[in-house]
Amino acid sequence: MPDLAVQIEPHTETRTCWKVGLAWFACFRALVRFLLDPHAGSSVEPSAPNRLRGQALSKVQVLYKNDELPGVDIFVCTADPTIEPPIMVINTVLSVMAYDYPPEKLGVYLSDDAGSDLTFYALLEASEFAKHWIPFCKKFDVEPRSPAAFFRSMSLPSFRDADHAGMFVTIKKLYKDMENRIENATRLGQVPEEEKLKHKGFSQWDSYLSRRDHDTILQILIDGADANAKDISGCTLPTLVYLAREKRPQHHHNFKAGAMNALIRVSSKISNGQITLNVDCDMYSNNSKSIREALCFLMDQENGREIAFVQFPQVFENVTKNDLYGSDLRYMEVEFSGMDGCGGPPYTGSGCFHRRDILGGSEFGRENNEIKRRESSIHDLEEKVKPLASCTYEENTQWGKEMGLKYGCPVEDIITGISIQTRGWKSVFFNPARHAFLGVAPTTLPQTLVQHKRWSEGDFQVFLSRYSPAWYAHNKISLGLQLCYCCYCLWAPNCLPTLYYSFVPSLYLLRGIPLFPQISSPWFIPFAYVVVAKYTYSLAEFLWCGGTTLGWWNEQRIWLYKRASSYLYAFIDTILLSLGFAETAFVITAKVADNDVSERYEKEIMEFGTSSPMFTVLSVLALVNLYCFVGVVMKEVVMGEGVVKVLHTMLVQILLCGVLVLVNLTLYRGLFLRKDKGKMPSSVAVKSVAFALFACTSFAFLY
Ligand SMILES: O=c1ccn([C@@H]2O[C@H](COP(=O)(O)OP(=O)(O)O[C@H]3O[C@H](CO)[C@@H](O)[C@H](O)[C@H]3O)[C@@H](O)[C@H]2O)c(=O)[nH]1
Ligand SMILES: [Mn+2]
Repeated sequence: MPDLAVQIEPHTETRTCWKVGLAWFACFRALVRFLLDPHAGSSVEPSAPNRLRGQALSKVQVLYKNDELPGVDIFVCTADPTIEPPIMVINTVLSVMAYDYPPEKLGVYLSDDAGSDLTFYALLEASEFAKHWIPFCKKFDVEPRSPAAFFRSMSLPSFRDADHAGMFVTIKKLYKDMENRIENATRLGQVPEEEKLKHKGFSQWDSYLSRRDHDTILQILIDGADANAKDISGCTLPTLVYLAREKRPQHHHNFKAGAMNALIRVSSKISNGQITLNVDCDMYSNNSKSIREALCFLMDQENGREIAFVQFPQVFENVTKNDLYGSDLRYMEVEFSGMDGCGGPPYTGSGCFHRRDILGGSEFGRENNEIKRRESSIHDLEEKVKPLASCTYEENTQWGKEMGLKYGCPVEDIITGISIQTRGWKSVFFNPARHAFLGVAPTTLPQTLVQHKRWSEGDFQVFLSRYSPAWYAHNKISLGLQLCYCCYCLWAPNCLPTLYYSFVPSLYLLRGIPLFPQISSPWFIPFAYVVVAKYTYSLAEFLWCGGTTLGWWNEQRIWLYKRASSYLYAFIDTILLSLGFAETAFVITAKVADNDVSERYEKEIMEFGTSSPMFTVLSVLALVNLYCFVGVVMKEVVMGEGVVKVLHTMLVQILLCGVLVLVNLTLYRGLFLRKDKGKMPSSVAVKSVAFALFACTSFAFLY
């Protein structure tokens, strides 16, 4: 078995030409394969570094016995008990505790950036429930292993035998009782006093002032190395740890990156698994075999030593049929498979397996493989480990710079991933037929736009950072991969051409000034070609990936909205940030919604609701195009020179303006026709009507 604890540096010599060629070829091949087989990306033997796939799977199962498998530490992050409800968090925790993997090799760590005793209470309940749940899962081969998801999927249960049926009823009752207790506490906003008396861990909240001001709270709820930590069938339980790192108002906590770095250090002293897995608290494990699958790459005897991380795609469970907000990230399936062929996909946070050595830096990686801690009691161990999660621990160290996840960027994952790849490591994108993780996508337009603002802002910062894929990465990663990264990293400045094309041609149309070649001109052909080819390809790709035509249309709308608002704000904020006028922020995406919001989401009715300034931009854009379109129809067609002449000279502009009007029908409805709570607020309507009128009249008459 390869000794994974030793820092393995793969070939870092500069890439020779043929390697670049090969990478390009691989990328091209991935594309061709994809064209030939729409599900190339989702089968077990797909495109790229893929000699590994399939054959490797059997290797781990055959070659490595359980006691030879590496330790795996799983990091679950949560940050707010209101928008990330404790019951959801522990379902994710339970799903990863129940992996089909030797439990003595598993450590599960929950980082709670809210330092909430409600989340702690829920985890405490989960640690008891796990004693029943894990043996149940293993005995009956349960999938998925998130209890909530499993019971949802078993609405019409079928059983093997009476024993199975009986156990099912018992375990369901246990779960429902636990769920009630947790949800009651969450509703009340506090843990019942009698529950608090039952566990000494709650005393750690005595000195708690607020979520931004408290000591480190660390509790080893299950110690896997303790002979008494057994489930009801007598098997060992995985280690389970609750951590709320120290927070002080005067210390920046660096969001998820800070949480992950604290987890890396704390876990290194408790279970010190050689492999780490990070999941967001909403991304439960949907496949109990995923660890073994990821290890097929990392432990592959031929190529495994080059691989730093294995990224699974982010798939969302709550996406509706026509995916109103384009949440499905379909591009991941195609584009990440292509990047896989160019050296590996980016690290995109949740659903990524890493070698600990690479994340933790050598100091923390090399230290020890074996858990050597039996000399001290659990309490002593906790006290010894706590300082690693303190605010001051990282002062004057390389943490957040050369060690761990990088700070200062709202997409800590992308920047950390590219820095790993520029050191010569490869990564793997693995998209098995059964999804490894399922999460929750935003259910309203404002949330979608805010999430994309964070992503595009972060990506643009990566572009401008010292790890820029354009400059720094040159000659360190393949050219193909460099270009792929740039596509994402330049999302934010993409707002400029988008805004230009959605305002200027329409305003000129109103004035009767053509901006594009006439139909009869040979220069019309390239424009027509680009438009037809691009949209035909994009529709075909969308349908191949399992989308619907209406879904594709919805994606065009959200494409426009993201570029005209999220990316614009991200672009401005990045510039302000680099001039020192702004601070990095991380707005956490809500994972729950009110009943009527959820109902509209199910019915695919667009949810506006708040008076976000982003909406003013979008409404002005929609209204300007409506005025221009109506204006040109009235002026030229009804009263003026007639349809044929106008179409001949200004077809492209009319089409562009017309499509913008069509794509915005949903928004006009939200502005003027809807009465429900999810409509566009009247203040936005008034403001945008005034702005749009002003823009059109001043352009039409004054300019
Ligand atoms: O101060 C913070 C803020 C966030 N989180 C956690 O970070 C995760 C991701 O946050 P979320 O609001 O769900 O953001 P998303 O945009 O859905 O997350 C995607 O994008 C992030 C980078 O922006 C990655 O870190 C995530 O893994 C990836 O799923 C969640 O589990 C949060 O609890 C923290 O632990 N501390
Ligand atoms: Mn999320």
